[in-house]
Amino acid sequence: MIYTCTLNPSVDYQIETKQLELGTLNRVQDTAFYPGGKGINVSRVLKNLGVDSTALGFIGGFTGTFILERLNEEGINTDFVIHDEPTRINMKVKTAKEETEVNGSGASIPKTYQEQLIQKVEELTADDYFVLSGSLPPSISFDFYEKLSAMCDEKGVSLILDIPNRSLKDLLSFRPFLIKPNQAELSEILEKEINTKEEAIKGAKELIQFGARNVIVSMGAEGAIFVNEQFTAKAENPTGTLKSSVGAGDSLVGGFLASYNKSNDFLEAFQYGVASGSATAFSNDLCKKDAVDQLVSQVLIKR
Ligand SMILES: Nc1ncnc2c1ncn2[C@@H]1O[C@H](COP(=O)(O)OP(=O)(O)OP(=O)(O)O)[C@@H](O)[C@H]1O
Ligand SMILES: O=P(O)(O)OC[C@@]1(O)O[C@H](CO)[C@@H](O)[C@@H]1O
Repeated sequence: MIYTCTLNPSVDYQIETKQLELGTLNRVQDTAFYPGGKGINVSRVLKNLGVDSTALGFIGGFTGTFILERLNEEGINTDFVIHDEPTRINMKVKTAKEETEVNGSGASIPKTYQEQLIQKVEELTADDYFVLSGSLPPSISFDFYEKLSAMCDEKGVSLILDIPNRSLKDLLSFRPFLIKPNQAELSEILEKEINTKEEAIKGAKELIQFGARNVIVSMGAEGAIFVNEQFTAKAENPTGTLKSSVGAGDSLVGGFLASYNKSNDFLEAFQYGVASGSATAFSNDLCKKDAVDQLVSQVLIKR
């Protein structure tokens, strides 16, 4: 079974407006609410691609109820720890020119609830994948990532890490099956500029030396690279019209896992993951299977 874990979920409030001007009243053209947070997005993408998963993490309040109801409607298994404070709301503003995001910091999670999540992860076995994605809420420290990663390592659970944290390097000794920093995150982790695919490949190889088993660096409109001990590959995106890139990285992870689960083939999974990322960038919500299947042959992979 694939488990996703979102420690800091969100309701994503997506706004489309002609322009966004600070210090004045802006009226919007279009709005939508989505259950958000990186692990939750991975579960939603997996479901869209026909693969079941269970979404774990913390949710609470009226926003938590919204997330739970939407995931239930979509037929996604959930096993959240439910707390009292409302889950945060993240604003995603799209104008004709650019995308702007305003993410909340997150709810406060008491220690007893943190312990309840640990108990759920205790149940995982070596047949499972555990996708630990997204930021930490303010009341939880980096040790929590360490604790969950160590548990996966001990039990032989395949750990996938997509955390926007410069200390990701400190988790690589737990031998994650896959990590997926984006270009900016890779720069931060390695404390050097990453501008090209060649530089990203070099950087990813350093992360393999630290213990990561497979590394994908997502590079937005420029595509992505894949590195493991056996080979490296570059991917170019298919062409299309950008609608909203929110969740494109999570879609890459979801698409990769959906394909790898069936084929055990890294290159095929990488190609399908990139097609999923692009299909999300070309739609308002997360990618749907038809769109991914249409794009996959247009993703150019070079080993
Ligand atoms: N403008 C775009 N056109 C085509 N494909 C895109 C575009 N933006 C993203 N993608 C695809 O989606 C993948 C992931 O995107 P990106 O690198 O922006 O992830 P991210 O920064 O982790 O995003 P998020 O945090 O919103 O999930 C890219 O590697 C690419 O394949
Ligand atoms: O604040 P974090 O946890 O880093 O990211 C949260 C978030 O921006 O990531 C997802 C897209 O990847 C959105 O659904 C969500 O709002």
